[in-house]
Amino acid sequence: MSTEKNQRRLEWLEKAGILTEALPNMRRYSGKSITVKYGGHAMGDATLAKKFASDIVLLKQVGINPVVVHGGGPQIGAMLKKLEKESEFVDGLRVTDEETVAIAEMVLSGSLNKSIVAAIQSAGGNAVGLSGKDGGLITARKITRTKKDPDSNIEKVLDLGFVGEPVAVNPSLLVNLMAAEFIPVIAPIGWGEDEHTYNINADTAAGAIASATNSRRLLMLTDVAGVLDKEGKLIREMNVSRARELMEDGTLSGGMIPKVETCIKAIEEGADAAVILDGRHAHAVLLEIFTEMGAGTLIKAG
Ligand SMILES: Nc1ncnc2c1ncn2[C@@H]1O[C@H](COP(=O)(O)OP(=O)(O)O)[C@@H](O)[C@H]1O
Ligand SMILES: CC(=O)N[C@@H](CCC(=O)OP(=O)(O)O)C(=O)O
Repeated sequence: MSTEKNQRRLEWLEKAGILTEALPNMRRYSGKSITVKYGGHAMGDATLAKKFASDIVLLKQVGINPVVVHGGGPQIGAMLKKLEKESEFVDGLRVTDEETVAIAEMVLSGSLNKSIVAAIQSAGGNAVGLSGKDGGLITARKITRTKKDPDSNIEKVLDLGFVGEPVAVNPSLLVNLMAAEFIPVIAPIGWGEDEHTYNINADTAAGAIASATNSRRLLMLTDVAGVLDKEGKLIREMNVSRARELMEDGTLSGGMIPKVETCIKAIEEGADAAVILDGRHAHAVLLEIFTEMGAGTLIKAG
């Protein structure tokens, strides 16, 4: 056989190998929902955004029901900067006053949500953009945080303003949309019983949506390799107790805290696994669902 033919044969075999690996996972997740959290940092690159949209469409085409929950922290930050407004973070959560919540809602459920919807439409899918306010999807309530004052050692309650957490998710709208072959794209904005709009961390919103839709998997796309240990080395896999240790010993900080907290909760509520995924890799979602070549940190029960 010529070298060229031999080379082609090897390529076919490799492709067939990938397909054989993918088929059992297609069967395993067929008819099930998978929640994908698309982080604001991961959205930055236009080529990757197109690949993300085509991955989501492909999941739908093979009979899986993807639900996209998106962030937009950097995009809210850019808008606040334009308006010369500062914002402060506590444990990865943006302290949100009345004006900031209006800006967050405008950015998240406005142009950002529609740009993801449009990308999915262009990739051949049928997407519907929603915020937690639509169809009573996410009812939120105000949260507070406590911090120990280093001088007095006394716990102080910090008011984060209109930062909310989901208290109830009504999945009926999502169930109907998925049954009608739509792909829901959700902005992390909630409505409170106190009739206030709440800014919800997108990781937390994704976790609540994942459990309300009985998602088999929760994928969190971000712009780092995954969870890094104290030496900065990627942790490829860990169980819930190790994840808790890393949170307690300070290895995790900032935006990684709500991410890992959400993964732990999703697993405790029945998901097979949750993954913090490197969204800088092309087709990160497909590779994670269908092959053994996932890029990131897999968190499992235990
Ligand atoms: N141990 C850790 N491993 C990886 N990232 C970490 C860790 N601790 C803190 N981080 C921070 O968490 C960030 C990811 O969270 P975030 O900025 O909220 O991303 P996203 O916009 O994708 O939700 C990383 O960019 C990194 O700065
Ligand atoms: C309360 C809170 O922090 N809300 C977030 C909502 C967006 C978000 O979480 O976006 P990423 O996933 O891109 O970080 C914020 O205002 O930035």
